[in-house]
Amino acid sequence: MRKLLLYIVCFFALQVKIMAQDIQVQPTPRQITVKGENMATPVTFRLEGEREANPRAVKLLKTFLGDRLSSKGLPLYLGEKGDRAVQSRKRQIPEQPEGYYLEINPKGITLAGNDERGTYYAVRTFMQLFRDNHLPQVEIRDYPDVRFRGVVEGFYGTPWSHEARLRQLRFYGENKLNTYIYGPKDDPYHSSPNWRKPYPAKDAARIAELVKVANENEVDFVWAIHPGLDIRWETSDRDSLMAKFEHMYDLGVRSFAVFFDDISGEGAKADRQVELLNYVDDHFVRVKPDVTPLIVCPTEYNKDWARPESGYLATIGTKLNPSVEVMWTGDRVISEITREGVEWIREQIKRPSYIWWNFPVSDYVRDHVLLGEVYGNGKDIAGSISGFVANPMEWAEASKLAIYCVADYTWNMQSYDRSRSWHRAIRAIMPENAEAFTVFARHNSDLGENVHRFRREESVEILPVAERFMKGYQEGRYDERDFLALQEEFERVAEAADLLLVDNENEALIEEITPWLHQFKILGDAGREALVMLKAEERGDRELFLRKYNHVKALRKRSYELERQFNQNPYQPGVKTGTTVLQPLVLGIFTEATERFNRKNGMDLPLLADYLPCKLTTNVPQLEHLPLQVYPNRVHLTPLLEVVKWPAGGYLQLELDDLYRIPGTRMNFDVKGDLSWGVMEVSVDGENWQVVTLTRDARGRLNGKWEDTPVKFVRFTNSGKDEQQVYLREFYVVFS
Ligand SMILES: CC1=[NH+][C@H]2[C@@H](O1)O[C@H](CO)[C@@H](O)[C@@H]2O
Ligand SMILES: [Ca+2]
Repeated sequence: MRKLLLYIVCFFALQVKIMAQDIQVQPTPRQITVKGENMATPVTFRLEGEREANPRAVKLLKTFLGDRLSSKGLPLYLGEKGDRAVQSRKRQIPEQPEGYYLEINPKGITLAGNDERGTYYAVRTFMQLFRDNHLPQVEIRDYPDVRFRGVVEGFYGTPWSHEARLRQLRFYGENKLNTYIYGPKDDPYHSSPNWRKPYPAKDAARIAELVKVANENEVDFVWAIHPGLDIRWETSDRDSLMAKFEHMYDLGVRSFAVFFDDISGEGAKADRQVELLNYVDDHFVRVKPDVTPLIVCPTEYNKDWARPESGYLATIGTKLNPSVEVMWTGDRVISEITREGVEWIREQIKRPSYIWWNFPVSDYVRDHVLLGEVYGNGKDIAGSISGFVANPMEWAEASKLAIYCVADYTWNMQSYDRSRSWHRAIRAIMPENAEAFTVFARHNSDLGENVHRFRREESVEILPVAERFMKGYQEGRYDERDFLALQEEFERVAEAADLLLVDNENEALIEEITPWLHQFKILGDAGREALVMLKAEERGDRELFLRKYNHVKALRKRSYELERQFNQNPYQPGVKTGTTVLQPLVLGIFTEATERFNRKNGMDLPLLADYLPCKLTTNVPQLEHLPLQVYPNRVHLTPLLEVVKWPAGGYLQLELDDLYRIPGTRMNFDVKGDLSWGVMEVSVDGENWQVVTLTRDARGRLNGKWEDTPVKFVRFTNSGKDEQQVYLREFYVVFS
């Protein structure tokens, strides 16, 4: 008998478990208990508690239920701990901030928050559980791991549009993100030169609207100021900053941040920064009744840059008011956040850090879109951080993929599943063309070579097939199944591009990624045609081979044209797709097939020009992995967004692939002062150097040229005796 009973209990528990699994709520709740079979959705609901409950939650629920609301019907109890309507469930409600208790059963529904935001989140979860014809009988106890969760619009590049921001705020409401930090580097009223000035009327009205929509979605709209480029440590600038905060307060802003990142000189002094921050904290943030804790992004915002001898972090830790939140990007500018890392910084700043996670931001790899999974951050860091905000791409809609996953991760780290979250994000953003968007996102996730050396997985599924196939092809025998699998993948690439280009379920997203979709189509076509080339070469079918050879070269030319036409920015212009696996695969197949064809037919068909006729060597740490942009007759160094610490004797050297004259070279270090420490030299052999005369133009740029004997090497050296802190705004060499 006991055995039978045991079976029954296990069977039922298994059923419950299975049913709980197929209940999908974003972000993943802490605890879902299924209490029975699904129940028919009542025709009407009687709302209890609307006078006392969080008005935003009431509004959201009433809008959602619409005409299902009536004085008769299944009772729905809504409210926070302490409100009469949810009194009977008081003990069930979690104590954590933003926690909630949700219960659905045939006797009634309870949506009870530990605080007002918790009630709002209970409504959001209820909305996800709701089906027209049935409701699950569940009990949910839920609360977030991380206190402040969301996005910091803190990238360089075109700031998000007003409409994009409104869509973002609604997206955060749906995904239980509670923080949006406004800090676009290229907004002149956030940073220099106009941080001291109030916004013009039109912009002010937009900020006010953003604050309103943020509130409706239970999102703290944090307005950040970035004064460090030209701040003077006098009361006049302190008063300017206070006045600007008052101006923003009048627009409805109740959360504030001060960013001291990416600056050098006067503005970077810790004790001055702390003095200002404590003043603002004492005379503004803490005197206002309804302003949340001040947030600061320090100048030493990652471990790589932290210099114990500077005492910067020690000053922050010991002198900055304890209530001020301190942001941190991790061990490096762009890095995965680890338990060890957050515990280290917690020691330094004597408080939990407020993570500024630099992903999916792409302002240092602007020719890529980063649509891959969110992974690599510890699941055991919640105890040492107070916040976790993601810095996104300038492509707002495309950034939602990663933001959705960050919402899931920061709400419930232990149950976070990077792949499940990513697939759900795609279905949430592109429900109709989820399959096509999955194909596209799989092959647009890595960054390629970049100055921060931050990489992401890409084309994970097809990679082993591609590697095995190329190895087999070069060794003279490959598995036909691999050939077919690659053919199938390139077909799906081409299909996905076309389906997404005409998709109209999310036009704002399609508009952002259209350049990449055009490149993706070319990639799919080139891949299929390269495989036809391969077979034609094997069969000795010259005519077909030459046709496909010409087609692939034409596709490559089209691709270069797109690179020149779209996304022309001064940093990484152009449009890259599939750079880590598919592009090299197409190039590899094309090259191998053409070389075989040339050998067998005694011909010399040129290969695809994809080489870099230039090599960079340097002893300046921050320039070590600087990618180069190479054009037919110019080499550009990728400009850097951060301050470059250029040590005395530090040099940067370009080695060309042949001897060239240098009709022009230009450098812009954004330095107002003396530049005599910089010397440019050229050489034929890398041993004997001749100095190039540099002239400084009206915009402070250094220009030079070398028309004498052609040279192979160009180098620029800090020949002074002091470290120089400069911006690498522009550095290119024209050769002919
Ligand atoms: C804290 C911080 N400030 C900079 C830095 O991180 O790098 C990001 C990525 O380049 C950039 O977007 C941001 O403005
Ligand atoms: Ca209340």
